[in-house]
Amino acid sequence: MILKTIQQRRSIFPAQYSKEPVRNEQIEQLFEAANWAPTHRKTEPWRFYVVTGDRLENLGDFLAKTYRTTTDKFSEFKFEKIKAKPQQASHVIVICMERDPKERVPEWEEIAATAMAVQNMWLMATELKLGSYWSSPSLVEHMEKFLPMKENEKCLGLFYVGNYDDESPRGVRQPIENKVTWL
Ligand SMILES: Cc1cc2nc3c(=O)[nH]c(=O)nc-3n(C[C@H](O)[C@H](O)[C@H](O)COP(=O)(O)O)c2cc1C
Repeated sequence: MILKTIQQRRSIFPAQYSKEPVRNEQIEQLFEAANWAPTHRKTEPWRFYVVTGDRLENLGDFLAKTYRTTTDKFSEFKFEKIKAKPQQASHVIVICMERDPKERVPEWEEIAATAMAVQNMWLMATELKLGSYWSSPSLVEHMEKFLPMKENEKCLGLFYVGNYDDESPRGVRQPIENKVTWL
């Protein structure tokens, strides 16, 4: 049942992943799911860059260096944490949105469609019993220095993926009744 998968989907963080790499075919399954997100005027704005293997160390170095040069409150502890994190994952999928060149829909709709693509990936990861989560540090504003991004692309975060051997932790939500008004 889809509701069960939706309820079991959790943010599982890189420190919780096992060392076993995720197979690239599984990552491709995530993308297949992502690609079926709804999209106004069929702009299909989601773009993904896959970082894995040796490149994970490069990503950690880049993020840590960017942190050092952009923060006004430097902490050595945080620097080391940022640097080490990508290598705790099997794959890091950089989430980008490519703006329709003709701007036929508002930007928020392109971001919404990309977020729906990410939700599809996240649900697929849940079914495949992979750990994953969407991380959105402000550092991603600088990703064009790390990736061959186009000018009309915007980075919306990093989707960390790894094998996770434990049960999905229980989630917590406020009751839906508090958020719905029937007229
Ligand atoms: C757009 C978006 C950005 C997020 N960015 C972060 C983040 O930067 N750091 C973080 O710890 N979690 C981040 N999360 C994950 C949320 O913290 C998480 O979804 C929330 O705590 C609910 O937990 P659950 O995903 O296990 O249900 C993000 C989630 C979304 C949808």
